[in-house]
Amino acid sequence: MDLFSQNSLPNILPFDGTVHYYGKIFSQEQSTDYFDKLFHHIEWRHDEAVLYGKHYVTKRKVAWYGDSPFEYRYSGTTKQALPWTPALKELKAIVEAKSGNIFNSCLLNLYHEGSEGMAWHSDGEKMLGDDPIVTSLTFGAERKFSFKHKTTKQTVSLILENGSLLVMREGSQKNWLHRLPPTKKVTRPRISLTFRRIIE
Ligand SMILES: O=C(O)CCC(=O)C(=O)O
Ligand SMILES: [Fe+2]
Repeated sequence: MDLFSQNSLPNILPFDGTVHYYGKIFSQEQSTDYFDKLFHHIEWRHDEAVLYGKHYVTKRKVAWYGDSPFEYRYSGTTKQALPWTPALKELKAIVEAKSGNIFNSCLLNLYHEGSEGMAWHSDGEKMLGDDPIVTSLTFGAERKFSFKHKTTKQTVSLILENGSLLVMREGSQKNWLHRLPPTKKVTRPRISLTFRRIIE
C-alpha cells in the first residue's frame, strides 16, 4: 500500500528533518493533462507583498484553495481560500493516499519561466501549527529545489520532475529553509501545488 512506501524512501535531508521525494507519480500524459487543466481553470493572481511599507507585485502567480474560506495572512496581505476545483479535489486525494497525510488547503504557484523563482524561506506561518507537513507537486518544467539548514547553513538540492511529488515532513520547516532558484536554462512554465493543513 502507498502509505507504507515512504518507509523505503531515502531522506533528502542529512539531519534535523525529513523530506521524501516520491519521484514521478504521474505519467507524461497525465501530467500534461493536469498542467493544462490547472493552467486554464485556476484563478491565478500575481502575488503581492508589503515590505517596510512598500508594495511589491511578483511575476510569479499564485492561487489559494481550501476546504473552507480560510484566510491566509502573510507579508502584509490577506487571501481567502476558494473552493476546490474538480482537478484539485482529485489531486488532493491522490497526494493524501501517497503521503499518508491529510490536507485542507493548497497554495499553488505558477512560474512562467526560469527567471521566476522563490527566495529562501520556510513555511512557518502560525496557522500551520508547530511542525507543518507541506507538499510540492510539480507539473510542467522541471526545476532545481534547495534546502539550507538554518544554523549550519549546509545545503542540499534535488530536481523536481514533471509529475513528481515532494513531501516536506517533520523538522523540515523548523530547521531548514527552502527555495526555488531562478535559472536561465528553463524557458517553459512550471506549476507547483503546496498542500497544507491549516489548524482551525
Ligand atoms: O514551487 C515549489 O515547489 C515550492 C513553493 C514553496 O516553497 C511555497 O509555496 O511555499
Ligand atoms: Fe515554501
